Amino acid sequence: MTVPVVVLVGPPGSGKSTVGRALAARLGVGFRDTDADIEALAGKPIPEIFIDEGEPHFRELEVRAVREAAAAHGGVLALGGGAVMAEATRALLHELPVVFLDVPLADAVRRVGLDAPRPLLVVNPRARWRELMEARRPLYLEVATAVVDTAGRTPEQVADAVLEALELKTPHD
Ligand SMILES: Nc1ncnc2c1ncn2[C@@H]1O[C@H](COP(=O)(O)OP(=O)(O)OP(=O)(O)O)[C@@H](O)[C@H]1O
Ligand SMILES: O=C(O)C1=C[C@@H](O)[C@@H](O)[C@H](O)C1
Ligand SMILES: [Mg+2]
Repeated sequence: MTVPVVVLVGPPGSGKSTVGRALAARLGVGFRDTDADIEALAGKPIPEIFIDEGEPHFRELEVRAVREAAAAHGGVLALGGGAVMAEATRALLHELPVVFLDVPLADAVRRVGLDAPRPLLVVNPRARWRELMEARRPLYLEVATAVVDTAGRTPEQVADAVLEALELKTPHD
Protein backbone atom coordinates (compact mmCIF):
# COMPACT_ATOMS: atom_id res chain seq x y z
CA MET A 1 0.00 0.00 0.00
CA THR A 2 1.27 3.48 -0.93
CA VAL A 3 -0.22 6.51 0.79
CA PRO A 4 -0.42 10.12 -0.45
CA VAL A 5 2.15 12.67 0.75
CA VAL A 6 -0.61 15.28 0.91
CA VAL A 7 -4.39 15.09 0.62
CA LEU A 8 -6.16 18.38 -0.17
CA VAL A 9 -9.74 19.02 0.94
CA GLY A 10 -11.86 22.16 0.75
CA PRO A 11 -14.87 23.70 -0.97
CA PRO A 12 -15.22 24.39 -4.71
CA GLY A 13 -12.87 27.21 -5.68
CA SER A 14 -10.47 26.68 -2.78
CA GLY A 15 -7.80 25.69 -5.30
CA LYS A 16 -7.41 21.95 -4.64
CA SER A 17 -6.67 21.11 -8.28
CA THR A 18 -4.51 24.16 -9.03
CA VAL A 19 -2.52 24.05 -5.78
CA GLY A 20 -2.35 20.25 -5.97
CA ARG A 21 -0.64 20.37 -9.37
CA ALA A 22 1.80 23.05 -8.18
CA LEU A 23 2.59 21.07 -5.02
CA ALA A 24 3.15 17.84 -6.95
CA ALA A 25 5.56 19.63 -9.31
CA ARG A 26 7.47 21.10 -6.35
CA LEU A 27 7.69 17.74 -4.59
CA GLY A 28 8.54 15.84 -7.78
CA VAL A 29 5.60 13.46 -7.32
CA GLY A 30 2.41 12.69 -9.24
CA PHE A 31 -0.92 14.47 -8.91
CA ARG A 32 -4.30 12.75 -8.76
CA ASP A 33 -7.80 14.20 -8.44
CA THR A 34 -10.67 11.94 -7.37
CA ASP A 35 -13.16 14.00 -9.44
CA ALA A 36 -11.17 12.96 -12.55
CA ASP A 37 -11.02 9.34 -11.34
CA ILE A 38 -14.82 9.28 -10.95
CA GLU A 39 -15.30 10.69 -14.45
CA ALA A 40 -12.99 8.00 -15.85
CA LEU A 41 -14.83 5.29 -13.89
CA ALA A 42 -18.27 6.48 -15.02
CA GLY A 43 -17.14 7.37 -18.55
CA LYS A 44 -18.84 10.78 -18.39
CA PRO A 45 -18.51 14.24 -16.80
CA ILE A 46 -19.69 14.77 -13.19
CA PRO A 47 -22.72 16.93 -14.11
CA GLU A 48 -23.97 14.08 -16.32
CA ILE A 49 -23.57 11.55 -13.48
CA PHE A 50 -25.70 13.83 -11.28
CA ILE A 51 -28.38 14.12 -14.01
CA ASP A 52 -28.42 10.47 -15.14
CA GLU A 53 -27.88 8.55 -11.90
CA GLY A 54 -28.35 11.15 -9.15
CA GLU A 55 -26.16 12.46 -6.33
CA PRO A 56 -26.35 9.32 -4.10
CA HIS A 57 -24.82 7.25 -6.90
CA PHE A 58 -22.12 9.89 -7.42
CA ARG A 59 -21.33 9.77 -3.68
CA GLU A 60 -20.96 5.95 -3.84
CA LEU A 61 -18.51 6.29 -6.72
CA GLU A 62 -16.71 8.99 -4.74
CA VAL A 63 -16.23 6.83 -1.61
CA ARG A 64 -14.79 4.11 -3.83
CA ALA A 65 -12.54 6.52 -5.76
CA VAL A 66 -11.13 8.03 -2.55
CA ARG A 67 -10.52 4.59 -1.00
CA GLU A 68 -8.68 3.38 -4.11
CA ALA A 69 -6.59 6.53 -4.58
CA ALA A 70 -5.71 6.78 -0.88
CA ALA A 71 -4.36 3.23 -0.94
CA ALA A 72 -2.44 3.42 -4.20
CA HIS A 73 -1.29 6.98 -4.92
CA GLY A 74 1.99 8.11 -3.38
CA GLY A 75 1.78 11.71 -4.56
CA VAL A 76 -0.56 14.66 -4.03
CA LEU A 77 -4.25 13.79 -3.92
CA ALA A 78 -7.09 16.31 -4.34
CA LEU A 79 -10.59 15.27 -3.24
CA GLY A 80 -13.95 16.55 -4.48
CA GLY A 81 -15.50 19.33 -2.41
CA GLY A 82 -18.12 17.04 -0.83
CA ALA A 83 -16.00 13.93 -0.25
CA VAL A 84 -15.70 14.61 3.49
CA MET A 85 -19.44 14.12 3.94
CA ALA A 86 -18.95 10.34 3.90
CA GLU A 87 -18.09 8.91 7.29
CA ALA A 88 -16.03 6.09 5.74
CA THR A 89 -13.94 8.68 3.90
CA ARG A 90 -13.40 10.74 7.05
CA ALA A 91 -12.27 7.63 8.96
CA LEU A 92 -9.70 6.89 6.27
CA LEU A 93 -8.50 10.51 6.18
CA HIS A 94 -7.75 10.51 9.92
CA GLU A 95 -4.68 8.38 9.14
CA LEU A 96 -3.33 10.70 6.39
CA PRO A 97 -1.64 14.13 6.08
CA VAL A 98 -4.69 16.21 5.12
CA VAL A 99 -4.70 19.95 4.42
CA PHE A 100 -7.95 21.93 4.44
CA LEU A 101 -7.64 24.80 1.95
CA ASP A 102 -9.87 27.46 3.45
CA VAL A 103 -11.35 30.24 1.33
CA PRO A 104 -13.89 32.99 1.98
CA LEU A 105 -16.91 33.22 -0.30
CA ALA A 106 -15.70 36.46 -1.91
CA ASP A 107 -12.41 34.87 -3.03
CA ALA A 108 -14.14 31.71 -4.28
CA VAL A 109 -16.52 33.83 -6.38
CA ARG A 110 -13.67 35.95 -7.73
CA ARG A 111 -11.74 32.83 -8.73
CA VAL A 112 -14.38 30.74 -10.43
CA GLY A 113 -17.34 33.08 -10.81
CA LEU A 114 -19.21 30.02 -9.55
CA ASP A 115 -20.33 29.51 -13.13
CA ALA A 116 -18.38 26.38 -14.02
CA PRO A 117 -20.41 23.17 -14.36
CA ARG A 118 -20.81 22.44 -10.64
CA PRO A 119 -24.12 20.61 -10.29
CA LEU A 120 -24.70 21.63 -6.67
CA LEU A 121 -24.17 25.31 -7.46
CA VAL A 122 -26.41 25.69 -10.49
CA VAL A 123 -29.26 27.50 -8.69
CA ASN A 124 -28.38 30.53 -6.53
CA PRO A 125 -24.66 29.68 -6.37
CA ARG A 126 -23.62 32.19 -3.70
CA ALA A 127 -26.25 31.12 -1.19
CA ARG A 128 -25.66 27.43 -1.97
CA TRP A 129 -21.87 27.80 -1.59
CA ARG A 130 -22.37 29.47 1.79
CA GLU A 131 -24.78 26.73 2.93
CA LEU A 132 -22.46 23.95 1.78
CA MET A 133 -19.48 25.56 3.50
CA GLU A 134 -21.40 26.05 6.77
CA ALA A 135 -22.43 22.39 6.79
CA ARG A 136 -19.00 21.10 5.78
CA ARG A 137 -16.58 23.33 7.67
CA PRO A 138 -16.72 21.13 10.82
CA LEU A 139 -16.02 18.08 8.63
CA TYR A 140 -13.04 19.71 6.86
CA LEU A 141 -11.69 20.68 10.28
CA GLU A 142 -12.29 17.19 11.68
CA VAL A 143 -10.09 15.52 9.05
CA ALA A 144 -7.46 18.28 8.75
CA THR A 145 -3.91 17.80 9.95
CA ALA A 146 -3.39 21.47 9.00
CA VAL A 147 -5.54 24.36 7.77
CA VAL A 148 -4.14 26.76 5.17
CA ASP A 149 -5.89 30.06 4.48
CA THR A 150 -5.82 30.77 0.74
CA ALA A 151 -7.36 34.27 0.84
CA GLY A 152 -5.22 36.80 -1.02
CA ARG A 153 -2.52 34.22 -1.78
CA THR A 154 -1.45 32.99 -5.20
CA PRO A 155 -1.51 29.21 -5.83
CA GLU A 156 2.32 29.19 -5.48
CA GLN A 157 2.10 30.96 -2.11
CA VAL A 158 -0.56 28.48 -0.99
CA ALA A 159 1.69 25.59 -2.08
CA ASP A 160 4.51 27.13 0.03
CA ALA A 161 2.19 27.37 3.03
CA VAL A 162 1.15 23.71 2.64
CA LEU A 163 4.78 22.56 2.49
CA GLU A 164 5.53 24.60 5.59
CA ALA A 165 2.43 23.40 7.49
CA LEU A 166 3.32 19.74 6.91
CA GLU A 167 7.09 20.35 7.19
CA LEU A 168 7.61 18.71 3.80
CA LYS A 169 10.97 18.97 2.02
CA THR A 170 11.21 19.40 -1.76
CA PRO A 171 14.08 17.94 -3.84
CA HIS A 172 15.47 21.52 -4.00
CA ASP A 173 15.65 22.06 -0.21
N1 LIG B 1 -4.90 30.98 -4.57
C1 LIG B 1 -5.52 31.29 -5.71
N2 LIG B 1 -5.55 32.57 -6.13
C2 LIG B 1 -6.18 32.91 -7.26
N3 LIG B 1 -6.82 32.05 -8.08
C3 LIG B 1 -6.82 30.77 -7.72
C4 LIG B 1 -6.18 30.32 -6.52
N4 LIG B 1 -6.37 28.98 -6.43
C5 LIG B 1 -7.09 28.61 -7.50
N5 LIG B 1 -7.36 29.69 -8.29
C6 LIG B 1 -8.16 29.70 -9.53
O1 LIG B 1 -9.49 29.40 -9.12
C7 LIG B 1 -10.12 28.52 -10.03
C8 LIG B 1 -10.59 27.29 -9.25
O2 LIG B 1 -9.47 26.56 -8.76
P1 LIG B 1 -9.49 24.99 -8.66
O3 LIG B 1 -10.18 24.40 -9.85
O4 LIG B 1 -8.09 24.58 -8.38
O5 LIG B 1 -10.39 24.78 -7.38
P2 LIG B 1 -10.94 23.42 -6.77
O6 LIG B 1 -10.84 23.56 -5.31
O7 LIG B 1 -10.21 22.26 -7.41
O8 LIG B 1 -12.46 23.45 -7.21
P3 LIG B 1 -13.48 22.21 -7.44
O9 LIG B 1 -13.93 21.75 -6.08
O10 LIG B 1 -14.61 22.82 -8.21
O11 LIG B 1 -12.74 21.13 -8.19
C9 LIG B 1 -9.09 28.23 -11.12
O12 LIG B 1 -9.38 29.08 -12.21
C10 LIG B 1 -7.76 28.61 -10.50
O13 LIG B 1 -6.85 29.07 -11.46
O1 LIG C 1 -18.91 20.28 -3.48
C1 LIG C 1 -19.35 19.22 -4.01
O2 LIG C 1 -20.21 18.52 -3.46
C2 LIG C 1 -18.78 18.82 -5.29
C3 LIG C 1 -17.56 19.34 -5.67
C4 LIG C 1 -16.84 18.92 -6.89
O3 LIG C 1 -15.46 18.80 -6.59
C5 LIG C 1 -17.39 17.59 -7.43
O4 LIG C 1 -16.95 16.49 -6.65
C6 LIG C 1 -18.90 17.59 -7.48
O5 LIG C 1 -19.30 18.61 -8.37
C7 LIG C 1 -19.51 17.82 -6.09
MG1 LIG D 1 -10.84 20.58 -8.50
